[in-house]
Amino acid sequence: MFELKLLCPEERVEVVSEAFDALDALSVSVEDADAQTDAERALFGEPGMPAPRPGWERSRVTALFATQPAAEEAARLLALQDFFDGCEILGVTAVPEQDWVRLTQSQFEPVPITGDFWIVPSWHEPPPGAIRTIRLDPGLAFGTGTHPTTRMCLRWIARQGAQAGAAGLGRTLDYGCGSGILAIGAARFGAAPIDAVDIDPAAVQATQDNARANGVELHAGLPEQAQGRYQTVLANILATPLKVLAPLLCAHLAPGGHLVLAGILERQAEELQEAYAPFVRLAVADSEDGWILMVAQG
Ligand SMILES: C[S@@+](CC[C@H](N)C(=O)[O-])C[C@H]1O[C@@H](n2cnc3c(N)ncnc32)[C@H](O)[C@@H]1O
Repeated sequence: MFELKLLCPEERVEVVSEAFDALDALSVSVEDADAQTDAERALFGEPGMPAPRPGWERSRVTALFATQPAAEEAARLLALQDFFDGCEILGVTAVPEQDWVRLTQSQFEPVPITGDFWIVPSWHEPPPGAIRTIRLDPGLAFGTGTHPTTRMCLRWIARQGAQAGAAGLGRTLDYGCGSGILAIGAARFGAAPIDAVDIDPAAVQATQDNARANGVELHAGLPEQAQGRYQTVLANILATPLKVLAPLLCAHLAPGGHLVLAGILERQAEELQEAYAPFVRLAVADSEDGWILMVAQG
């Protein structure tokens, strides 16, 4: 494949990008041509100052073409247009062949939660010693195990699951399930039955698909699907929604059950404790990279 690169003033970027579409470019990308130089300008405004103009002063526009003649013909045609005034062709270069699938896959390696509990992409063999695995590929919904908040929840599940033994984690609610990773992880430690809910229909679909791929039985749906009390309530969202959800999540917590909250920064611990104080006593149970896990018993 071949790349045609141009320099464009901000006001020409849209029309040039549309022209590339019309010239059958396979893709078009736009970058700040002054990035990492003294001429680079911030796009955000200072408080009290007028908002800056949208877009960069000068953009580097790159269009991808299947062949060198197609890229050179596009450059020739563009240079003839009135709207090309102020733009400059930087050249056509060959793009080295890459195995894009392999390159993307290499960025997602198996993730250990404990010594024998791993998240493993579908294209990998489970590492030796991985007794329990969650098979999961990156997709549209949050939750591949690369984020500390997800990992802390899974560590708690593994610890609690091991302690609970045959009793397992009991009836479990994964509130804000994303990819369904926590629900599937809980199933590996004996949680049943499991409800996994999310406000995002794409997350509900991802959870259903991932559960099926992992041979896990659960009920995925929108938040109204959460009904009654649960022995384990997991919610990895963010501090603000978690505060708003305090009465609802606590109403779903069975007496003696565990409430497990993540998506909270260290400095937000007290505000979460205050929001949940009318219902339960939250305590910090784990931390990683500035994020904390907070747990309470019903
Ligand atoms: C940080 S992701 C966590 C995904 C997964 N549970 C994990 O631990 O990796 C948060 C998820 O909560 C969902 N969410 C955000 N606000 C919500 C709400 N008020 N009710 C239900 N789900 C919500 C988002 O759509 C998103 O999928």
